[in-house]
Amino acid sequence: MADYNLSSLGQDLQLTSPTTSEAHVLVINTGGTIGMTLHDNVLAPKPNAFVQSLRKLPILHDESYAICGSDNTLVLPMNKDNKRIIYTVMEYSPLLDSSNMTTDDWSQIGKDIEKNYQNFDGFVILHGTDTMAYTASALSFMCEHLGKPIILTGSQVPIYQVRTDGIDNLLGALLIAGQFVIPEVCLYFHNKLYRGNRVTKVDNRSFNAFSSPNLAPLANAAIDITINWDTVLRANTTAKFQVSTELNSNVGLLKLFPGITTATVRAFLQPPMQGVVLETYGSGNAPDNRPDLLEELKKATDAGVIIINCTQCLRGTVSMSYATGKVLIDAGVITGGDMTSEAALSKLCYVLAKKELSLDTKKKLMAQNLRGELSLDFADTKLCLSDSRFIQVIAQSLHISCKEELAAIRDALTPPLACAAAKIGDIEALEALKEMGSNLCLEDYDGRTPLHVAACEGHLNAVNYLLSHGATVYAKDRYGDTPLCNAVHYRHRDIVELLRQTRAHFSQDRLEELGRELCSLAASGDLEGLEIWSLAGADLMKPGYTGQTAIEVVGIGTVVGGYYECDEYDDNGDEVNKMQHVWISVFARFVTSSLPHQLRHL
Ligand SMILES: NC(=O)C[C@H](N)C(=O)O
Repeated sequence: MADYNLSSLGQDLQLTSPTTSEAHVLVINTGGTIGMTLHDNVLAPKPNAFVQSLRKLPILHDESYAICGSDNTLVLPMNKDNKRIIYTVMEYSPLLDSSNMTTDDWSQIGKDIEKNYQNFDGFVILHGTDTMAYTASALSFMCEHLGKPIILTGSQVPIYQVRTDGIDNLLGALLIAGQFVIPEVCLYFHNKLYRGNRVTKVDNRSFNAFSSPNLAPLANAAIDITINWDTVLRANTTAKFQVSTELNSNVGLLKLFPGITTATVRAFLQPPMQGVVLETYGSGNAPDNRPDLLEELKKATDAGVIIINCTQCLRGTVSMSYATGKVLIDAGVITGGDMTSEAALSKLCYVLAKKELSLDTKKKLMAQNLRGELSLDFADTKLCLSDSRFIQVIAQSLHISCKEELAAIRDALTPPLACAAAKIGDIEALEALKEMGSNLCLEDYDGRTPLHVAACEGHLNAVNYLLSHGATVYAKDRYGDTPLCNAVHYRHRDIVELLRQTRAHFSQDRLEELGRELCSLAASGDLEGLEIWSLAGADLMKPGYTGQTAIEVVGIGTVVGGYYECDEYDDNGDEVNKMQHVWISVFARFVTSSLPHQLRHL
């Protein structure tokens, strides 16, 4: 179990140089081969050595770049897009071989992500490969309304050895977590980024240890990193990010084999068992000539045990093509479609822990696609790009015939079209673009997304629509501005409120600037401005470049023995009192929690 103290870390993390080309990633090191050394001829985790060894690797740390922060903060060399990825490593104690992990460790990782969510652009979890697919699956369910990338990685050979795959894996995970807003729990290994709840470990000798048999990778890292944006999930919600760290451990995994005895099945299904993944043959089949065995399954489902049918095959889905499959439905078993056993098991842990839900709702959730872990039937596929008359006409005039070129045209055309629709708050036009299969998160040539534009223009409905259709609040344009910065700048209070609901916040690389802006608003007595910045989550006690806070700049008060005393800085006493009154109300409303005790009573 981790005992890392984050309070010191949280402070230090804000101290990096304020340029718009920095991204901040938190690396949580849970253990695994990547940080192991040989003891008595076997590999075991080596504590307190990982960061020092990263420091010595120029590819993973650029000593010439000045960063402030904790001793565990490092920086990657500048990448092709002139971006610096600054990362802070939090090491768990003890470090674990992932075979030793339990659901408590999943909860701990979830808690640490939640605690630090605001301070980082992305998260990398270093983890052993043996149970990485389970942890990745579990985190994908636990992280509700996720808006930032969480990437698990590790290695097959320790980072301390010459032929390690750890450097490439860590570097790739950091680059993706720091550069792309992929709001999913992913697993990065051997140049591929996978959806975390779709993978399974398939090889313990090759560097290519994982497979995602039923879903193509989300990204490929070759000369360039290519993201398959059509597959990437979107939050599609205005709800706040939260981590559900309660997990139910009364779950099990039962693999059928020819001749399995009824006694084994009965023993397995005894209380306190509440959820079981039944690994069946082929397309979800079990012996239909074994009434004894089917009877045990039926008794358990009648007693409220949720049993999910997952295939033992690596690829394919559970379908009711055979009589041997249908008998399981009759026994109350729920079809698991193309879910991996790892995903189904951790989904049970997550769903069964939701005490407020009825058994029926829990069963329904298990059959539903919650985080992209399950392919639904494709019968109701939406109108796709090739159905769009507009794109077709353009494609014809450009003599475009293949699917890839068509997709490239769509991706080039839709950002400016969507931004234009957002500019006038035209939701119908946004809807039409969405229907064409367009991704409403794509950026224009200045890195601006439709959400930036709608936030600038104050179109609340358009902002709401975009947030409900996959737009990310964490997109940064070429100036480093997020939609929240834009809404604050143009003083659209309602939009700031809506964006804050989704947990949008100022990014770490703007904090220094923020202090300056607050001081200048204070200097000009712009209370409305201060109020909207505060509403957007700005800390009004943040000092500007002179080291003064907004309060000190305006020079209206000092705390003396428990009351607020006004300094006379104006000839007109009334003015000062009025000013003091407004200031007090602003500060009482927005900063009481961070003010000294005496001030809270004003
Ligand atoms: N490659 C690895 O990381 C395997 C190791 N036993 C672990 O899962 O922690």
